[in-house]
Amino acid sequence: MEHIENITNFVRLAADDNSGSLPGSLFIDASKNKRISGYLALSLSLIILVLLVIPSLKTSGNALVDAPVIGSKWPWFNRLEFLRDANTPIREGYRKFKSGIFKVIGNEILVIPNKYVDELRSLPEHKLSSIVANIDNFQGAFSTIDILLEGDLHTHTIQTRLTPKLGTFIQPICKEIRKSLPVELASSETQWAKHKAFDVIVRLIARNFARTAVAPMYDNPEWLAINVKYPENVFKCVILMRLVPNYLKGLAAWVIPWTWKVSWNLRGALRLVVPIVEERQAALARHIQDPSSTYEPPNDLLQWMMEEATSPRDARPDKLVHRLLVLAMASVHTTSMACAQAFFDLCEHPEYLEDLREEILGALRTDNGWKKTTLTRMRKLDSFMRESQRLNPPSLTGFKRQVMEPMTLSDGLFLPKGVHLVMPIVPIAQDESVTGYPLEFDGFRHYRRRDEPGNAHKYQFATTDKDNMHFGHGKFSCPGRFFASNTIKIILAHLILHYDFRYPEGQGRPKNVCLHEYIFPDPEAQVEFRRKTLEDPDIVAFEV
Ligand code: HEM
Repeated sequence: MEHIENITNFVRLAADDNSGSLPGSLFIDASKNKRISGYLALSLSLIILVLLVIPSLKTSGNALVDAPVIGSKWPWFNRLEFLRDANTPIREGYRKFKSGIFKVIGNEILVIPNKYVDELRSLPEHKLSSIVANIDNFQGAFSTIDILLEGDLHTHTIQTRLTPKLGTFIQPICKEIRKSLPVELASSETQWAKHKAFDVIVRLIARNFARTAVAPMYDNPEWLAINVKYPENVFKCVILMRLVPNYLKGLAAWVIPWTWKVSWNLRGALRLVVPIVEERQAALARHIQDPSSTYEPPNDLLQWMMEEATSPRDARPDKLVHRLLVLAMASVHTTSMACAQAFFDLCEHPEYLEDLREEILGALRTDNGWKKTTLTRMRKLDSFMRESQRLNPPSLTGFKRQVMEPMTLSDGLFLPKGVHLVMPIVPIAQDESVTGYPLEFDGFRHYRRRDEPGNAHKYQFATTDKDNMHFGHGKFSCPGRFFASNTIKIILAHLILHYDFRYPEGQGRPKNVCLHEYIFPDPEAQVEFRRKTLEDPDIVAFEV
């Protein structure tokens, strides 16, 4: 009540101040009052108009490319519409200009066809940048992703240290999943019980990533929570910030809570992990002083990045920890989304389960347990995952790039500096001329294609080509896709072997949640699980 009274007093005093001739009274000259309101309304309308018009007057980058625009040219309305439904303009543009170029959200996004991918995919970063485009997409400075501009230590480390060692991670991931599943699905041990499938999967994957990132922290609940929350907060920040015109973003960052949350997560990670970096640096220094002392460097992403860092800045403990979080952002939710989509497809198509179970058991029997080769033997499961991603991918557009030097493509298309381009990867993957009966879920279609002569190594979940760019394609394609593929296979295989699952009565495959070009599996969707009662003795033997 007190503050209402204060406001009333304030209004009264302000009126006193303005009324001039009638001090102490709220009843000021009505015509003057009307005039003031008129001026105020006019100024406000002018300000709004200027704010809306400025972005459409841009005279650089995409604005210099002559291409048809899908939707209205007013960026802000378009941005809002794109947030709600990006599918319609992207598909409409593809339908009308399949092998040509078009723009969406006014001048903001230039969509180009995949006929250019071969001449663009190997260009160096200083000519065509994936990092600058991704920082722009992820609202760099406001989501703390701009550390990527400082170098590619994290990508280099995944390529040179994680991927070659993937085989050694299979047993630890399996152990982790076997330990976590009964905890996550505790109520399903004896009877059918409902769980939010996405939540379960995110926690399994985050735990796995948290351990791969900093081995001694694998069961630290705070570190685990940061690995889940940081990517979520970054996405929320990105989704809102994208609506705000560039010149207002700095201001908006103060009022959008997720920009603060992202910073809190980062601070939390620094508090937890910087002391570990310092301990490791001290242990190495002791070993250099006394080479006879025992020194066993841990096997995790943090240690590898410490060893691979070539500049003092990259080697700084705070920078290393920040990069680990960016990796959590790149890996935890992307992998969880793909895994959840494939799992929803398994629930929707139980007719595949018997075949998949046979294949998984066959692979385990051949290898006498979980080995590096066991996962490559699961070709039907791999095909199922690829088909699931083809129909329910994480993003409508891909191959997001920023032109850093003006260039002319082979057919004469000129791309000035500053162009932000993407490719319409979903319409391409779902085009009849690329994939027969494109909207039908055919879980083993890629398996059958791989059986054709010369195709054994093509059409896998983690292989990219110009028609399948959900992991990008070329020089900057996702370096973590092999790790993601292994993790998803291990989780799905364990679910298939140990659980029965189904949608609750009357419920089918949940609808995706689409925001901007991003496509998320429904995080609220529930699935019923029940632990299988009859354990196959073979499986039990393989899982000691
Ligand atoms: C199903 C899961 C995943 C999907 C769908 C995915 C997708 C992508 C895509 C589309 C890109 C951009 C490629 C381009 O611009 O052409 C990318 C880049 C990247 N991804 Fe993944 N990713 C996944 C999992 C992972 C995992 C598990 C890791 C880490 C272990 C990872 C690390 C990265 C990194 C570091 C980059 C940046 C590469 C660069 O700029 O050179 N990703 N990912």
